[in-house]
Amino acid sequence: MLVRNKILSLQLASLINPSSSFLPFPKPTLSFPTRYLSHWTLRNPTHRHVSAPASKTTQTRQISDAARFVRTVLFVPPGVDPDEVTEDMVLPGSNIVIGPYAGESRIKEVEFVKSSGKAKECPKDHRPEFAILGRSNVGKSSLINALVRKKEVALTSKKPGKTQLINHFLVNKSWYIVDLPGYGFAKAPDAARMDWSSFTKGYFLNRDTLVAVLLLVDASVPPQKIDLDCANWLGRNNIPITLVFTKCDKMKASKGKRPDENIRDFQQVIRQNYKVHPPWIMTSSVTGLGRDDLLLHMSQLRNYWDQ
Ligand SMILES: Nc1nc2c(ncn2[C@@H]2O[C@H](COP(=O)(O)OP(=O)(O)OP(=O)(O)O)[C@@H](O)[C@H]2O)c(=O)[nH]1
Ligand SMILES: [Mg+2]
Repeated sequence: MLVRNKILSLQLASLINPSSSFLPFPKPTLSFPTRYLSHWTLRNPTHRHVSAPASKTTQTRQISDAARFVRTVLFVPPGVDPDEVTEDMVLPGSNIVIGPYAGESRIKEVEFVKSSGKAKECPKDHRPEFAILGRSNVGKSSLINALVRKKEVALTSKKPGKTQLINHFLVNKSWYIVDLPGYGFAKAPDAARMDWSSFTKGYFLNRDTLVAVLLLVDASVPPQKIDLDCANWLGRNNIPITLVFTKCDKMKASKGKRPDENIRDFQQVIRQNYKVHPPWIMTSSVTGLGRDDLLLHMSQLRNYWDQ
């Protein structure tokens, strides 16, 4: 639980971006909305209150309005003074500030370790892990393949419901990527449906080595209730998330909105439940957009967890 709390405090700052014209959000101004004044927590009275990570200097003086704003719209990691955040510290296509814990992020080797039917059966070697979660067909397996740059590591399929077990992949012999079954099998055959609530929820609630959940959200479609419900459930259960928007290459909006518009709509709904938004990043497994940046972000979460 200690570990979980430590990582939670890592997530205290974020939302709505900032810094580049590529991004769907305007630059923050120094006049900030008062609703952003509290720490990262769901707008739910039962949610445990968590304090923001503070450097020595910020502990001993009142933080400035600008710093407070930076804390609430950006993901400001430990070791970074919100007063000293500059534009070049924010990863492109994201709200993530890179701090001193970011380090070696290259994937040199990856091996499939095992598939588990229950949380109890997962590897017990206490290495840190990132779970890849999202709606069926959102691109979980494709993202894993893109991260590790191997087509065959995680199976991809046009058929929803392909991944039905908890799959552990060991990276650089030191940390895990975990491919999980998708939720929301709207088009899946009955045989592919499963009780996601008892199966995957058990994993989240019992896995002490979970550094963060990468919650994948398809940016090529409008916000889906099931994704918002999932983000809220994870938040209520103090499980740190990074929102990874997938399929951002689908920029041609023949029908509906563009990915950047869908992302903005998603964030607007999320903001109604989170006082401060979780870290988020735009990706594409087709073009490689966001790949290296996401790995760098994962390295800073992992290194902080490891220390
Ligand atoms: N254009 C585009 N297509 C993608 C991207 N990522 C995944 N896809 C496609 O989306 C489909 C589903 O991808 P998967 O990676 O198998 O999805 P999944 O989330 O692992 O699916 P389940 O295991 O069934 O839950 C495949 O046809 C992929 O080629 C992306 O970034 N861009
Ligand atoms: Mg899959």
